[in-house]
Amino acid sequence: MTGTDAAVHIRGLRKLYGTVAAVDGIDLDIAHGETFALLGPNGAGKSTTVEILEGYRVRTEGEVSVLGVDPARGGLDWKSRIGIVLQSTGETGLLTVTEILRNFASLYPNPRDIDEVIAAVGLEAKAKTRIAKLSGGQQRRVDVALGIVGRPELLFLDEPTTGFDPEARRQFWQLIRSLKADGTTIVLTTHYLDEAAQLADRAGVIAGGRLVDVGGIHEIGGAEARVPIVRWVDAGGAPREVRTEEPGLVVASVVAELGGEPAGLEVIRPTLEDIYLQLVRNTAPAATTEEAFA
Ligand SMILES: Nc1ncnc2c1ncn2[C@@H]1O[C@H](COP(=O)(O)OP(=O)(O)OP(=O)(O)O)[C@@H](O)[C@H]1O
Repeated sequence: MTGTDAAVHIRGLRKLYGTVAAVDGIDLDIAHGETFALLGPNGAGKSTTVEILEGYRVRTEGEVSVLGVDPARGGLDWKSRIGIVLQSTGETGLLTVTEILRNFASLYPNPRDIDEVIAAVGLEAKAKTRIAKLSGGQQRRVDVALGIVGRPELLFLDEPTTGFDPEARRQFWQLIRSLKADGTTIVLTTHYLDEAAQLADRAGVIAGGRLVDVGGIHEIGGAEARVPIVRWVDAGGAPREVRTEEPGLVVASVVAELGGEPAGLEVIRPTLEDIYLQLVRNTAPAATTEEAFA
């Protein structure tokens, strides 16, 4: 993928705050139509990177192109092709859900139908309610609705489901899948690794301002990190653990050896969260690692 055919193209990106490098040399391409998850502990540099891509923050160094345009020079035309769901929008809430969406929609050349957007985020029953009267999770759904009403080609989602109940998260995932099916490119930052595993095609892990791994969502961290683990307690009462590609065979041999059901038997397939934690522990500088597990 080259800079010209990528939806997002980043080379040598750095952002300094004083002498501190919040982003310290990132290279990344995101293809059109791809859903890309940016993962990393608190303070790793995710929001800084995304805000540079959105044109909200000025970079110190490097080359950045978003939908073929340098975000530092993106005009209204470019902005109308992008949807943004920030960590918190800070809408004060005198308007109703329908009113605020109508206002936002009027800013875009080809907006989505407002009623469809309200239905997509599951707020039909609250369409005429003022934002201030909505629960935190419902307000978050309004943020998501505002991000998609302009029919963006590229959607940035910064921790979109914080405050959602489990049912709302699943509804939101369905919405993202339908946006993806329509060809929308999505850049997602999230601390919910199950969310990244559900939605993303690829992921990048940022720690200490650097991209420490990038790859397919089912490949990141390498094959070794995904080898299943069999755990049981042996005849002497000692815990045992084997990493194996053939957990069934290991279980069968343990059963044969013990002459019956092994105590404490578990077969564990490392989740994206396990793999992510291992990656961040192995690569982050001490301060960032502490922050990650504080
Ligand atoms: N305006 C600022 N001035 C100075 N330092 C900043 C500023 N914004 C962010 N930083 C620092 O840059 C680093 C990266 O912050 P950033 O917000 O990009 O992290 P993040 O990965 O998005 O974290 P989180 O998961 O908590 O949202 C942090 O050390 C943070 O303290």
